[in-house]
Amino acid sequence: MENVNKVEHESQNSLLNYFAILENASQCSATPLPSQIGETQEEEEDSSSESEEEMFKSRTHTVVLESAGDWGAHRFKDQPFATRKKEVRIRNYGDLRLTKEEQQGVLSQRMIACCVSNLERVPELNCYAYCKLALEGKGLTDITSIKKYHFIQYLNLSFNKLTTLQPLGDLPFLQYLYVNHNELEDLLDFKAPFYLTHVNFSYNQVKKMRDLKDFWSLVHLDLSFNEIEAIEGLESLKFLSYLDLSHNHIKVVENISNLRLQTLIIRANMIEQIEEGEGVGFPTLVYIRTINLTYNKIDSLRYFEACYNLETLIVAANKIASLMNIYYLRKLNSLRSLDIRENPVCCVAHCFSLCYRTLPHLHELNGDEVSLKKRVLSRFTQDIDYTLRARLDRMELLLLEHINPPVIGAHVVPCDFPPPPIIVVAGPLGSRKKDVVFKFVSRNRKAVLGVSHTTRPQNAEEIEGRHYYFVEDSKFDDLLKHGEFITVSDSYGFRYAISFRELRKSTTENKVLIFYSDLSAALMLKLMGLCPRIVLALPVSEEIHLQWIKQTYIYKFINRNLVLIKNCPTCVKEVAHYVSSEDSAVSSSTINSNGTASASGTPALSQDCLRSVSGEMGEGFICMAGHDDCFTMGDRNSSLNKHYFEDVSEKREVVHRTSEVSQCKTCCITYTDASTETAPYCDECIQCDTSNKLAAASARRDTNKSVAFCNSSASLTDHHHHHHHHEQPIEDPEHKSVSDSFLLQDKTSSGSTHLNHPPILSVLSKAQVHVDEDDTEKQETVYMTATETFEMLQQEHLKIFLDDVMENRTQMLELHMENTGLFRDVIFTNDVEDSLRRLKALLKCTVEHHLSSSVPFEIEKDRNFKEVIARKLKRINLMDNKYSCIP
Ligand SMILES: Nc1ncnc2c1ncn2[C@@H]1O[C@H](COP(=O)(O)OP(=O)(O)OP(=O)(O)O)[C@@H](O)[C@H]1O
Repeated sequence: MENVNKVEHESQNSLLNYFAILENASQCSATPLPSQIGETQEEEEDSSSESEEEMFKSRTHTVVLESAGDWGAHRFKDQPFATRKKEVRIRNYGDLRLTKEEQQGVLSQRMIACCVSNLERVPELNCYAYCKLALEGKGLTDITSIKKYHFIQYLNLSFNKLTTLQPLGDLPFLQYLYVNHNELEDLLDFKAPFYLTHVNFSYNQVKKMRDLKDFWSLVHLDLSFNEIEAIEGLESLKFLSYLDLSHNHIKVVENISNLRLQTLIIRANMIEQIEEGEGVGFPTLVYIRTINLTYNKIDSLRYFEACYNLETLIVAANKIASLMNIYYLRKLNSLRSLDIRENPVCCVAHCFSLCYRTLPHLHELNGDEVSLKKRVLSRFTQDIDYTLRARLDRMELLLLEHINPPVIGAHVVPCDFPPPPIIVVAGPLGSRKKDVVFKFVSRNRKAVLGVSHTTRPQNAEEIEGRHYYFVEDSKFDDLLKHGEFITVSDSYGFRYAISFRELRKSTTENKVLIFYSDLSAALMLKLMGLCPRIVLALPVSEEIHLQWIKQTYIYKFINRNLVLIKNCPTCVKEVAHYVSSEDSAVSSSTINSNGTASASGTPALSQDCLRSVSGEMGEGFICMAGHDDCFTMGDRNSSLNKHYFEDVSEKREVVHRTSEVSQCKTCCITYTDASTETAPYCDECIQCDTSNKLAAASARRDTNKSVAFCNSSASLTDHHHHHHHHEQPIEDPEHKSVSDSFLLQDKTSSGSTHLNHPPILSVLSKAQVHVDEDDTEKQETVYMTATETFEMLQQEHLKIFLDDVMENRTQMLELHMENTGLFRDVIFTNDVEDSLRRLKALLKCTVEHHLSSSVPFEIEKDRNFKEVIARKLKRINLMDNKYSCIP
């Protein structure tokens, strides 16, 4: 007991009581090791055993000596102060019976004695001292007694109840400080040690960061799980390389410029904004390798655009929505890992393939390895649909605009005249944009019409050189080969192009060029750097649009399906048979190529017939039997044909059924008056306004010995909206904007549209009906047969066509909704006056803008010109060329 008191007394008085005393360190011989400081109660209990002093001497001295290290040697270890060797203690903390005071959180020397380790030699004093003190989870509230442990370098006070760290001001050698999970409100509120490098201050209650200039030596600072609202006070921490501010209330990333940070973690805050500008923000963190901003509200990756050394970027669960953001990372050649999970951008189609393509150095995307296979596949994105293609184009345009100031670059087609001001009125087929544009040009002197080239045939009302330049396919190819065209695109089976020559129009006349085209041409102009102002033109509703298209294109469907019938028993029989069955579309009884009747399945013409029509006969004919000059499509003696000749009753029946029927030459309605010659029009049509107009078209068809089919227009209109044909006068019986090949292409293969009768369709739609004039009975059979069949086919074809146009319309509108600024304006062509007004406003703004910015184009002053030309010349060894000495 006396001994203990003496020790306590000495330990309080001597400043060196924390030294480990060695027997040969004579100047400190009176001072015990901290671990020697015994415990009173235990002492009493253990009084029978050997004295503590003896125990210490016998058990530990040599071991302690052996494990003593050099002062500060740990600094160079990966895990400083990691205790690998078994620590030698006289008392373990668990063996202590805590006094009341100790239980209330007051740190006592004997507690310290149980928790110190890492004995090291203090150079100046030629004695030994413990450098590590681990007091985690001891419920401490008062650590005043720590003051005496002057040489502590590593201090762990985590999981206690501390509210202040004042006593640590007396530990000048403190280097590692762990005070996480306490109740501290003040950040580092003690006199700064010489060289504090690591601080874990997480899970405390810090609201405000104070100026840490005295703690200049900090390298690693963890302030996560506090209540910090703003980043501040870090300016002087020039050695800070790790900063964790996760789970605080920070809104703006600021005041971190020019630090030597390598890792910055600010997870789960409320960050919406990151400081940017000259000399501030992320680009000034030239050593940064890892940034983690998971669970925040940032919506752009532009902040990281210039973090060239960045290796890992984690921005999961933010608000990054646009694919454009991926491009901001394209120059980060060190970026190996990117995590953009739980951002809206991940739902955008092709986001990942864009990452693979744009970020060639990426090894890991959203936690998954980026394999070579993924990269290769990303280059072959097949079947990109129209909307998506347009979106990608749009994105590319934006990107190009963003990264390329308007100078000569690889993507710009060389022109030796300044880019003209252009307005493109783009719209889906049949939107009557042409009408609006023509009216507009006639009323505005400042606008000049741009005329496109096309391979489509000229319509009756069209003028060469005004509506289009109508050229043959071969001529079009020729012009294309000679590089005359700036845009080329396909539309419904024909090709359209805008020529360079057309562009010059505006420069010579000093006017704004106005084109009408589809969207692809407009986008192409944009891509070429011509900056056209694109206007979307369409009728206000789908109903109107459908009505217009039907009015314009219905004859296309009527005229197209004319079939020449000549002396072929097989075909007539089959067609007749096909239509005479009750539900021909689904379960008609058909005759197969082997001549036997099949009771169900898809109706089909015989293989012979198909082959003849589509191949051998060239144009394609369906022939009737009974004449010597019959085209032999099948062998007349074949079982099929024999079957036909034998089965007269069936033939009669068909003839009989149709012989009472006649049809109006105008509206094609079938009526039961046999005298078609004398009365070519039905009663209705005779009075009808449109009859005269239509008579011409009808006559034209008749001269071809063709057949117009019964009730076609009426049934076609019924297809969508049950209007009577008279409500929709057929406007242009020969509108040619849609090619036959487009209409006839087998859309079933694309999977989008399904036809019920593909075989018949492919036969009949290629053929022409010609009637053997002598054989009226057969003639009528065929009329009727073909009439009904075609009606069905027309409906299907029309449906496909209408669906296609409507889809195109929807896509354009979607594009408009999703890409603000793609279209300068939208005009509804059914309101012509309003459309004209809007175009006029745009014209005015275009003229003004062009006047203000029309600096004469001096190619040689272009800042990239010299470099580009020089590089090209160098490649072809022509450095002596005159361009090489451009000033
Ligand atoms: N220069 C061009 N480049 C690409 N496509 C074009 C061009 N000019 C016209 N087109 C497209 O070709 C298709 C046929 O045009 P056309 O003028 O023959 O008929 P339309 O669309 O019915 O006319 P409107 O819209 O005036 O009713 C349209 O889809 C149109 O957008």
